[in-house]
Amino acid sequence: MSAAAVGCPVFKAMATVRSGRSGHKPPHVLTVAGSDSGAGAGIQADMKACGALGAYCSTVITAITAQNTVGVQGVHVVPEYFVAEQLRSVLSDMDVDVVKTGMLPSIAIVKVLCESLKEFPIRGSSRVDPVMVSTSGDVLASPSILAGFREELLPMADIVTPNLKEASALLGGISLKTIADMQSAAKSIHTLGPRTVLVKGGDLPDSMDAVDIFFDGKEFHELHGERISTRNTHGTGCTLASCIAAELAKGSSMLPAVQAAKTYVGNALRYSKDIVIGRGPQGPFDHLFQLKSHIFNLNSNDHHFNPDDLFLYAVTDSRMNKKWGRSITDAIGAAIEGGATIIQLREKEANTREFVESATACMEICRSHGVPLLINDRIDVALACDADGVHVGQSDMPVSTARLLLGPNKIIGVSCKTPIQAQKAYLDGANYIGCGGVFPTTTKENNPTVGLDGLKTVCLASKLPVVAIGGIGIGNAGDVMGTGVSNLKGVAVVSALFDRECVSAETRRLRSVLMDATSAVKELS
Ligand SMILES: Cc1ncc(COP(=O)(O)OP(=O)(O)O)c(N)n1
Ligand SMILES: Cc1nc(C(=O)O)sc1CCOP(=O)(O)O
Ligand SMILES: [Mg+2]
Repeated sequence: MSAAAVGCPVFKAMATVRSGRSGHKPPHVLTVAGSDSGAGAGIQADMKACGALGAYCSTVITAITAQNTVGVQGVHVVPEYFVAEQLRSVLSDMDVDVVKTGMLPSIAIVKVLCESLKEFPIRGSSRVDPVMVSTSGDVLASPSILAGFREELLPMADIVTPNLKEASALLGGISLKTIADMQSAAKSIHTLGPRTVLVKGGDLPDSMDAVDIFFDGKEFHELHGERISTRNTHGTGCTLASCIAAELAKGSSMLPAVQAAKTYVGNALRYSKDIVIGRGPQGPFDHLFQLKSHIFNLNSNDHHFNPDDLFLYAVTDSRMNKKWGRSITDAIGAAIEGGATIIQLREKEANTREFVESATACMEICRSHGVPLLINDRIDVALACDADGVHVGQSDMPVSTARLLLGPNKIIGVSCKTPIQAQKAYLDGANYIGCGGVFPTTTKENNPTVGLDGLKTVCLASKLPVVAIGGIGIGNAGDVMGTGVSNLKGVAVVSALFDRECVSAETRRLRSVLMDATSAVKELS
C-alpha cells in the first residue's frame, strides 16, 4: 500500500467507524513468519490452525519460500523496511492478543520486530517458534541470526518452542539425545530470558512416545503424546506454536495451552495420516479435519451449548418409566413442561433399534421446545438421531474420540470425580463436567460419593461448567447450589423427577428451589 493510500479518506472513515464500534472482539494472533508455497507450514499453517481453534490470525510475512513436499527450493527475504511497514499496519490498528513468530530470516528483521513490539506493546503474550531448521531438515535461517534471537527476542518471549535441532543450535550445537538432555537444554534456554520453554522431542531416538519437555522456570513437565506413523508431518512445529498462541489468545494459561495444542496436533496428524499431497517424502497434514469430518452436519439444527442449560438437568431411567407406566416421550414431555433445561436419555436396558427410535421421537419433542437432548454412553445412537450431544463416563468412549466422531458443534459432557479428570476433560474437548455422586444414590450401583467438598474441588480444578449429580432432590438441591462456586451451573437428577407420580409438578418444585438458592447466592456475593 502506498503512503497516499494509507492517508486516503476511505481508510480514515473506516477507522472512525471501527473506533465507535461496540461489537465482539475475537481472540487475535499475529503471526510474523514466512510463506510456504506448499501451504503445510509457515504463515499458511498458522492461519489454518488459528482458524480451526477459533482465533483471528493476522499475518506479517518475512520471507516467501518456494517449497513443496520434497524440500525448500528457494527463499526470497522480504526487505526489513517492508516487514516494518506490515508490522505497523497491523499493530497500529488491531488489538492483537498474542504475537507468534516463525521464520525470521535476517538479523535486521529480528531487530525490526523487537523495535515494533517495543513501540506497540502487546497486552497479552508473545511467543517464539525459532524456525531455523524445518522438519524436513532444510535450514531456513542462518546461524548468524542466533545472536539476535538470544539477545533481543528471547527475553521478550512468554514461551519458546524449539525442536531438538533448534534447541541444540540455540545452545551452541550441544548434542541432545535423552530426556535428561532435553531438561537441561530447557533450563539453559530459560536462562536466556523466555518465561517458559517447550523443547519438542519429536526427533528423539528410541522413543515410542512423542515426548516434549515443558519448563516454567521452576518445574519440568513431561508431556507425552502418541507417536503417529505418517509421512504427513510437515508444518507440525508451526501448527503447535500457533495452537498455543490461539489458546493463549482465548485466555488460557500456558501449560493448558501447550497441552491443548499437543492434543490438537495429535488429532490432526491422526486424521490426515493417509492423505496424499505431493510426491515428496514429507507431506503436509490437514488442519481443518474437524470441519471436514462434519460436512454432513453443516445444515443441522445443532443446539448451541449454553452453560446455563445445565440448570435443571433431567436424566431418564427406563426402569422408573416402566414402574410408573410412562413412555419415554411422556416422561421427557412432562419434565420439559415443568421447566427442565436439558434432557439426557439414560436407557441402560433398551436395545439399539428401540433406543434409536425412542431417541428420534424425543429429539422431535426437545427440538420443538428448544431444549437440548443428550444421549448417555451411546455415540452411535446420538449420531443416528442427530441428538445435540452425549454424556460419557470415565469408562465409556474417551472424550477426544467422541469429539472426533461428533465434530465441533455437538455437546459432550463427561463424568469427573477428581481434579485430574476435570483438567483432562477440558483438554480433551468436553463442554461440561458431570460431578458426582454428591450424595448416596440407589439409581446407580456402586457409585462412590464425593460430597459437597469433592464437588467444589472438581469445580475449582476446571474452567468448564459443572453440573452436580447423585442423590440430589428438593431437600438438598439448595445446599448444592449454595456452595456458590461460579462454574457450578445446576443439578442433574433422575429419581427426584422420574421416580415420582407427577413428573411435571416435581420438576416445577425443584426448579423453584434452584431459583431461590441461586438468588440467595447472588445476593450474598
Ligand atoms: C450429568 C451426568 N453426570 C454423570 C453421569 C454418569 O455417567 P457415567 O459415569 O458414564 O455413568 P452412567 O450414567 O453411564 O451409568 C451422567 N449420566 N450424567
Ligand atoms: C447417573 C448417575 N451418575 C452419577 C455419578 O455420580 O456420576 S450418580 C447417578 C444417578 C443419579 O440418580 P439420582 O438423581 O436418582 O440420585
Ligand atoms: Mg456412562
